[in-house]
Amino acid sequence: MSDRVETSPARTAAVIPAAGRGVRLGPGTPKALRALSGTPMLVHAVRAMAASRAVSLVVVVAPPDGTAEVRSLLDEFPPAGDRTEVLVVPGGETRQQSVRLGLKAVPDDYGTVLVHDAARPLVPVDTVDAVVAAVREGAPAVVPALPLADTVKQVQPADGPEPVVGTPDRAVLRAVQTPQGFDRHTLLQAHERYAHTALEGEGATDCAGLVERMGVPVVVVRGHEEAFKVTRPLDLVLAEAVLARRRANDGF
Ligand SMILES: Nc1ccn([C@@H]2O[C@H](COP(=O)(O)OP(=O)(O)OP(=O)(O)O)[C@@H](O)[C@H]2O)c(=O)n1
Ligand SMILES: C[C@](O)(CO)[C@H](O)COP(=O)(O)O
Repeated sequence: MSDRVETSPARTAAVIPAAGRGVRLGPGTPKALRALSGTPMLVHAVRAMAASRAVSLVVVVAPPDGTAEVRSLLDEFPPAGDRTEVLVVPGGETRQQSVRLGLKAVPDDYGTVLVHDAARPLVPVDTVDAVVAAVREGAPAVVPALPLADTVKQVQPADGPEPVVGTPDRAVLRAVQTPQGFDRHTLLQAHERYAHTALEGEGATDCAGLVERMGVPVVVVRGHEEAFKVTRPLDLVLAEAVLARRRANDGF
């Protein structure tokens, strides 16, 4: 009898990299643990993944020195219902390394893996489901993204005024969000093949970037304005405003 585990594309896990410090947000608690309307950002992100009926496992990648704290936090604020198991593993130096460590904790029978930033706590469930559906329909890699509001310039980086070297056609550019969704085997292969790039400073800023390097097609589905990344202090103001609007809408 074979002990090979059957992989099912329908089994979907979400890896949440949450091991960053949040330098651009300013000094204080690690970003994923900062409160939004009294609840840690990471808890919002776990709930956002668990809101999808497709997701039955969430792997949280915690700051290496904060794994026990994150575990007890998630025990204190579990996702609603008992449909979703939550694991916590220690992260690495870069986002890419953290995702790779999280991916290792996903059991072999999960065929679909989402990777979602803890720093995007307010992504609506419809966006999560749209990504999962596209993977289940056969796309090996799916990213949610939005058209750009601003014109973009390519520059020669400098300390003073930076010379502009080009203006890409905005119509063909998209601002990429998470969760990004993958056929698990494709994502594992990409992270194993390019593990060294994270150490050598040539890592990718998103998982889809690694899949692209392998020559595997990546497709875009429409993202959502509320899936924005909390990066700078003003993003906290926007996040609180979105939560206040949701509370007001729930009141009606
Ligand atoms: N070593 C790292 C670095 C980042 N992340 C996670 O990757 C996501 C996106 O990263 P970003 O917004 O850049 O977060 P930080 O790295 O914390 O931000 P900063 O660059 O401002 O320090 C976040 O959920 C962050 O916790 C991670 O798990 N491990
Ligand atoms: C994955 C990501 O959120 C997609 O936009 C983004 O690339 C993360 O970048 P960061 O520099 O780690 O915030």
